[in-house]
Amino acid sequence: MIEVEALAKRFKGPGGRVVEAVREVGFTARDGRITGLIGPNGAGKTTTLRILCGLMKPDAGRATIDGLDVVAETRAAQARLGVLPDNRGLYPRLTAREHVRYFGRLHGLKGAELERRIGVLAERLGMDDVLDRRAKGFSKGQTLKVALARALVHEPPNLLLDEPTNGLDIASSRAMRELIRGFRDQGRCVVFCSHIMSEVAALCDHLVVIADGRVVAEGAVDELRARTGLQDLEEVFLSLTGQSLDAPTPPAVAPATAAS
Ligand SMILES: Nc1ncnc2c1ncn2[C@@H]1O[C@H](COP(=O)(O)OP(=O)(O)OP(=O)(O)O)[C@@H](O)[C@H]1O
Repeated sequence: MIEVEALAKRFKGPGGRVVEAVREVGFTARDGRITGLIGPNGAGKTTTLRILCGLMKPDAGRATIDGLDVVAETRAAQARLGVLPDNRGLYPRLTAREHVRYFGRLHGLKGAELERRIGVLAERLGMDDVLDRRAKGFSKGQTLKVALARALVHEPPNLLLDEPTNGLDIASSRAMRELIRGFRDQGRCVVFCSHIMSEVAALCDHLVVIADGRVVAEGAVDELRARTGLQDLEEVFLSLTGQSLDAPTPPAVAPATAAS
């Protein structure tokens, strides 16, 4: 379970300007549930995820992974967390196998048990064909599979998945959604970020909507529909985040000038 309380984080922006990336974010992501963290660009989602991963300290507030404080007990909290970051972050010179092995070792795995886990993940994720290829030149799908295997190698009970279908084709996106449901059905706590509302509606049991560094709404998809009186989740999202429901008018097209 992931618990976040009154998190805040500021950055110094260009010219010394202070950016309040996260002002007050609090939510609980329970086990056996897919929690969607959604919000417009710049809302503070990635900053929140970075704090949960132990990559960044909050200025205020607290976050725990299975009760372990991400600041005071970073290593122990990280041991219970698997992270698929938005930039995927593969090293071009390492093979897929070396990536997964390296992360396994960071988590204290070794020997036959580590190799067995790599084999199981390669088979489950369908990456046998790239296992011993260097990551340079991998397609988006291949990159994603390696990044996911790396996140799963230590069998973490909590998962943070940032845009897990970004760049995938239709069949691979479907397979990924099935995989994510499988994680939930195994009782894991899954936190999922996406800008694709159809995917959010199809996957998430619970939504946390962030705008301008604050949680502006929280609940099941149907609860948020009922609260806004809107059916379409894109419209629900725009309404909750205070964005316009009207499509912008396209600029007028200049009439073709007659040839002189
Ligand atoms: N290291 C940093 N230095 C300065 N400003 C930052 C830094 N990281 C994030 N920000 C700012 O904090 C705000 C929140 O950014 P964040 O990346 O958390 O948003 P997000 O919700 O993940 O957005 P997106 O959906 O576009 O990925 C933005 O205004 C961003 O420019």
